[in-house]
Formats: sequence, structure tokens, C-alpha cells
Amino acid sequence: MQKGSIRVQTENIFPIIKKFLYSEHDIFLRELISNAVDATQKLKTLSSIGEAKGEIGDLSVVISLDAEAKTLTISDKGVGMTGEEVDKYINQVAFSGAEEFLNKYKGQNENNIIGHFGLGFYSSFMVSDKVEIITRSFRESPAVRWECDGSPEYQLEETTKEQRGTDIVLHINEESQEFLEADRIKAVLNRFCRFLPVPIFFEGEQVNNPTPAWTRKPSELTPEDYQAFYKELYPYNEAPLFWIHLNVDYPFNLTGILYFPKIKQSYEIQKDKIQLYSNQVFVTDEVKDIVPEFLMLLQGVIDSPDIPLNVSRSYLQGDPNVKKINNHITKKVADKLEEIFNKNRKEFEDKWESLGLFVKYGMMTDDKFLEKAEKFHIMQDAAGTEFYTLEEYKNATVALQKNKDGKQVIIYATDPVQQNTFIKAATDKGYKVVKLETIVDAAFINQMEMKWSDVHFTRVDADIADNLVDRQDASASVLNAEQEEQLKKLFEQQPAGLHLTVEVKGLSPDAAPVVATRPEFMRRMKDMAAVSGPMGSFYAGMPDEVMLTVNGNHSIYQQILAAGDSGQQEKMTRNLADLALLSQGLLKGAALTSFIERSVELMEKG
Ligand SMILES: Nc1ncnc2c1ncn2[C@@H]1O[C@H](COP(=O)(O)OP(=O)(O)OP(=O)(O)O)[C@@H](O)[C@H]1O
Repeated sequence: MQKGSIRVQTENIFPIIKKFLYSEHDIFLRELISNAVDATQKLKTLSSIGEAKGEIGDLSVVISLDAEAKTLTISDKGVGMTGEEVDKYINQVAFSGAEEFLNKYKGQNENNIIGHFGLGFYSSFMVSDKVEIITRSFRESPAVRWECDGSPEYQLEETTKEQRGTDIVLHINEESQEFLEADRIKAVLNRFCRFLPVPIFFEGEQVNNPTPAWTRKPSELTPEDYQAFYKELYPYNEAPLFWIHLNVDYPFNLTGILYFPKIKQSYEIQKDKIQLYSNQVFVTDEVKDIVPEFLMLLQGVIDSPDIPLNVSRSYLQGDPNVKKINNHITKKVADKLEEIFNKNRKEFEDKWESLGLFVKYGMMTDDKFLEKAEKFHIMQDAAGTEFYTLEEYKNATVALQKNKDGKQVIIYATDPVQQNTFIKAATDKGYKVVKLETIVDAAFINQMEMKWSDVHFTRVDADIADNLVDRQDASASVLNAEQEEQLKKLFEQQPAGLHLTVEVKGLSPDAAPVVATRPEFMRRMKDMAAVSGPMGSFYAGMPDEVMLTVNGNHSIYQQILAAGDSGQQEKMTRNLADLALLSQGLLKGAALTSFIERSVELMEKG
């Protein structure tokens, strides 16, 4: 029997390691199983090139529990190790790796490293009082047994083992008894080992799918296969909109499938994240630095051997490969969207409601994506019948919707039902009104005005239709100055919580008698106030700014001015103003009640 001391300087580094990795204890199982898988894969390779002789037989990895002996065993039928190899890879290499880890991270904030650093074989000591390795190499060499109880001393002796391969026997320590429970082990296996490339068995059942969709060739897969794999990942989700199969081998290796989920509620975002794998071993679902931020809304799997198992945040951020992977994913996603848009615009439009969220978020946050997305970003008209790209919208509106600064004015509605009267007035003038009604649209509009220097957005109810593109001077009014002044006074009675500005203009006799509008700027400030910050509460506290545009050319004013009875005049103008406010959703509470009472009274008189 050989006895020795593991080559580490620190007297006893096990307690330190245990403390360091406290919150992510279960990664030991991932580490040990991926070693077992590596050993199995190596054997397959050696056998295929004729270096390992004979039948290779069943190659599954078996995890077993012995409640009485309080052990957890990971057995593989891979290459195994000779005594010399154990000495070299376990006594020297594995432990020097652990030592290096300690030196590197000593004194650092442990939260930064926990969960982002795999420790290989060594991590088994996080949960064990004692670890045994019983292994027999595929080479002609006696089987050996290695044992270590967590002090730097180990024992190594010859033993007998019938089958080729390695058993790692963990004598689970007092604090880690949970790992002697089958359910706990199942949960860990399900998290880390679901897609390992070699069959893994626990309690007689195979726990993994060794050939998940992303490892297969896109040409071999049907849409049903992609859908089925999505279900495997997220059993409770609705079918995805579509997917992108990533397959890169230069300048880095990357495979994966990204799915665009159907999003109905904003709170659902980010519930199921993209999972990151390295050679089918689960690494993390914290993909923040690898996947561009806007694509974090996607789901699915990314697998790259260039992303090491023991990833740490700071490592990822500084890694040039990671930056390349990030750019590549952005490009791929943009290309795929463009392809679908070009090949099957109808399908693209049908899915726009969910898809638009990704696209707009991407356009706001990533200039490279913006450049590409301009070709397939679309806007639907308020009637819900037609979609325009920016280019198409510009072409359709070039004659009517260019303002005096030469900017194209995009007229939009946020609530087609409530803004119906305004939409009608604008459409009657020949304007194209599009819907921008989702949660990202307010921010999207602000951002795009900065990025698209030739575009200006105006909400359909921001002004009377005549003024949506440019403020125009009033055309001739049939009222004289005195009458206009009289009308203005009648309309200027201020209701509570609103600040009314009144202007009398000579518009078309067919246009509405009064229109209430909210200046675009004020309204945007108020909308933002509803969600954020100290400036927010400043704006939120201000009364709603409303412009009442009175159409002096409407015949009703001849009637009102002729009425003589000032009480009656007031009631009629109040009613007209209230109708206009009502269409902007600004008539509430007592004001609404008095409007109803007044209307009934006026009808009785009429
Ligand atoms: N089940 C096994 N069968 C054969 N060899 C093994 C087995 N487990 C470990 N080894 C050998 O021991 C070495 C050290 O293992 P360890 O897990 O510490 O590091 P690693 O696998 O090289 O790297 P990582 O830290 O990424 O896991 C391995 O490289 C391998 O040569």
C-alpha cells in the first residue's frame, strides 16, 4: 500500500473549500458525473481508433445510494485509471488545481465565485467525510483503490475490480445527509444531467436524453421535433412562435436552439431562461454576459465547449470569445427574423404581437440589431388591417405627413377604441394611424426619435387633426372677434384637476364642434411619471393639461350665440366641452355625473 500526502501547501484546505462553496453544494454531482461521462467518451474514441481492444459493451453511468452504509456511488465503465494515473491526476493534478483555485480567490467576496466555479473531483469533499476511488484501467493493469478522508493524507492500494471503469464512493458527511435521499438526487440529476451524452441511470431508470435536439443536424429535424424539445424544456408553456437552430464551428464552437416564446403578460418575461451547457453538461441559466440583453427574453439552450464549466462572472465579461458569441447570436437572430419576414410575411405579421416585443427591445438596446431590424420592424394600422415597415409607411405618407422641418410624422394610437374619434378625424384627412399600444412602445417611441433623425412621432389625440403634422394658421372663421371672445369665455370654465386652454378656430363646418387634445410632450411626461422617479412625482402632481379647440365654423355656435339666455349658453358649451373631454377619458367622478344630469336637462328642454 502506498501512503502519501497530497501536494498542497495549505495544511488542511478542505474546511475552507467547504465554506467557500456552501450555497452550491450540489455541483459535486455534476462534476463527478461529467468526469464519468468524459471517461466513457474517451473509451469510445480509443475503441474507435483501435487503441482500446475488445467489446466495449454497455457504457451507461450508474448512480446508486446505500442508505445503510451512507454512501453515494458514481460508477462508469469508461477508461478507468492505473495506479500511476491516480497518482498523477488525482494526487497531483486535481489537488494542485484546487490549490490554485484557493490562491486565486482567497479574500474575495465569496458571492462572486459561488456557483461559478467547478472544482472537479475535489468538490466531492464538500459533502463527504471520506472518498474512495475504485478503478480499473482499460489497459492491462491491476485495479486500485484510493482513499482520502479530507486531510491531506491519502492511501493507495491494489484491489480487485471485475469491470473496467471507475467507482467513486462518497461517504456522505453529517451535514449533507440530504444527498442520501433519492428525491434530492433526482432533482440534482434533473438540473445538471438531463442532456448528458451518455445514458445515466438512477434507481433503475434512465434520467437523461443523450441526444437532445440541439446536438442533431437541423436537416434531420422536423418542426414537431423542435416543438417536442421545447416541451421537454418547459413542459407547461404554450408552443413557441418559432426557433433558431445555432450551429457555428468557427471561430468558436457553438450549438443551440433559441425559441421565441409566446408572451401574453409582461410578468411572464424571464420566467424560463436560456440554459447554458458545455458539451451537454448544464452550466448555468445565468446567461447575462453571453446572450445580448434583449435576447434574454428568448428561451432554449446554448452549448459551447469554449465556455468552461467553471465559469465565473468576471471571467465571462473579460473573455473575448464571449463577446464574439454575443455578437454572433445577435446577428443570427436578426438574420433569421429577416428570413422569415421575407419568405413568409403573413406568418411574421400574425406573430408580430409577441415578436414585436423582442424586436423593439432589441432595436432600443443594440445598434447592430437596430440596423438589421429596420428592414423587418413593422407597424400595424389602427384598423388592424395593414402592416407597414418604416420604409413603407414613409412611402405611403410622404405627400401628407411631412412636417415643415422635413420630418416624417408617424401618427399613432395607443388605444384604438378610446381614441376612435381622433383616429377617424385623422384618417378622414388621409393620414395613416398606426397602433403602438404595448408595454415597450412608450420607451420605443422616445428612443427611435433619437435614432431615426428624420422621424417624429405624434399621438393621434395630441392635437386636432389639422395640426397633427404641423400647426396651421386658422382659416377664416365665420364668427367676428367679439363672438369668438364670447365663445372662448364660455368654454374657459375650469373643471377640477384639469387645466384647460381654449382656442377658437375656423375649421371645416363638418369637423367636430370641440376637440380636446393633450399636448404630446405633457402627456409623455405624465405617462413616464406613472412609472418612475422623483421627477415622476413632480409631473404626476400637475393637473392634466388639455387644449380645447373650438371650431367656430360649426353651425351649433350660431344657435348657442343666438340663445340669449346666458345660463342656457353655459350649459350647452359645458356639454360640448364635456363630450370632448369624455373622448379623451378625462371626464370622471362628479364632473361625469353633472354631465349626465345636464344632458338629460338639455334634452328635456330641447
Ligand atoms: N471517472 C473517472 N474516470 C477516469 N478518470 C478520471 C475520472 N474522474 C477523474 N479522472 C481523472 O482525474 C482528473 C482530474 O479530475 P478533475 O475532475 O479534478 O479535473 P478535470 O476533470 O480535469 O477538470 P474539471 O475541473 O473541469 O472537472 C481528470 O482529468 C481525469 O484524468
